[in-house]
Amino acid sequence: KEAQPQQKLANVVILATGGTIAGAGASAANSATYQAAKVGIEQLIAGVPELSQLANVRGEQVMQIASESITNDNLLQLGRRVAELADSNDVDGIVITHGTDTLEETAYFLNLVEKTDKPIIVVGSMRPGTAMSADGMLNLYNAVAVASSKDARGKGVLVTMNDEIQSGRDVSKMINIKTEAFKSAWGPLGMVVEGKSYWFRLPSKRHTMDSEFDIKTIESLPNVEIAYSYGNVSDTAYKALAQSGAKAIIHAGTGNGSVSSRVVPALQDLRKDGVQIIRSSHVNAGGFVLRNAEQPDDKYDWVVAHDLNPQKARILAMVALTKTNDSKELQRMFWEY
Ligand SMILES: NC(=O)CC[C@H](N)C(=O)O
Repeated sequence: KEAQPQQKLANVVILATGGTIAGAGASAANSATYQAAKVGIEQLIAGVPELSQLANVRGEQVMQIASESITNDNLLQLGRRVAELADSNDVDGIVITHGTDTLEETAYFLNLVEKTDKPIIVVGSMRPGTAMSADGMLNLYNAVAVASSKDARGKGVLVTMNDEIQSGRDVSKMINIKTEAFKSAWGPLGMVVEGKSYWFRLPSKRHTMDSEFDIKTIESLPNVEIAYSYGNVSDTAYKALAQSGAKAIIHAGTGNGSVSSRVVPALQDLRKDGVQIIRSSHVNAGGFVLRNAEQPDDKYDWVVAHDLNPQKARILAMVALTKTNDSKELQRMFWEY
C-alpha cells in the first residue's frame, strides 16, 4: 500500500496576554471566583496536546494581566509583535489569548492596524482552566484550528468563543456569567466544529490589508475618553475629561445616542474648543446611531459612531486621530470601518 503524502502543518504562534483563559481558582467549583492571568503560555499549550495535530504551535508570553488593565501602550506593544510575526515567512497564523473584558477592543484595534491577510484570532474563556466544564481548552483548540486554516485568510481579525467564529469588529461581550458571552448584532461569520471551520458570511467593513491605518506608522495613541449617559446626567464628567486632555470624547449615549439637554451646551462648547464629540449608544444588543437623528450633528460639527459601541468607538477614534483631526474625515472613517 502506498503511503499517503503527509500534509504540511501550518505554523501558528500563540501570543499570551493573560485573562481567565490563564486563570486559576482554589477548587473545581470556582467558576466565577478565581484569579485571572496566573498560568503561563507553556502550561496552556501543554494542557491541550491535541493542538499538535492542528499545527506546529509555539507560544510567547507578551504580558500576563487581566484585560481591564490593558493600556494603550500594551495595545501598541501587542500590535507591533503581531505585525513582526505576520511579516515572517515561517508564520502562517497568529492566536492571541486574552482576558474577555476588553477582548473586543483589542480585536478591533488589530483589525484596523495589521497589514496582513494571515489569520489573526483573539480568544479567551469565561471559566478558568481549574473549573469544571472549563471552556478555555476548546476555545483555544478552535482558535488554533481557524488560525491554521487557509480559508480564514483575508477575513479580518477573528474571535473564536463558544464554537462561533466572530468578526473582531462586530463582536462584544454581552454577559459576564455565561460561556455564551460573545455576540454580534449582525451574527457570527461561521462555526468551528471538531477543528474544521464552516463559513456563512463575510465582513464588509474595511480591515487589515484594506485599511488605511498601519501599526508600523503609529508611534502613540491620543487620549480618547468615554462619558456615560443616563437620566439626570450632569456635564461634570464631560468637562473633566476635556480638562484632563481628551482629544475626543465618546458620548456613551442613551437609545439613539441621544444627548440630555443638561449636557448639550457643554458639548457645544467643548467642540468649539477643539475636542471631537462622537455620539454612540450604550444599548446592550447593539446601537445604531445616525447623523442628525436626535441631535443636529451637521450644525454642531459632531461625529456619530453608527453601530460601534462606546468602547469600540474609542478604539477607532484613537487610530483615526493619528491621521486626521478633521471631523468630516473622522465621520467618513466611522462609516467605512
Ligand atoms: N473572563 C475573563 O477573561 C475575565 C477576566 C478578567 N477580568 C480579564 O478580562 O482579563
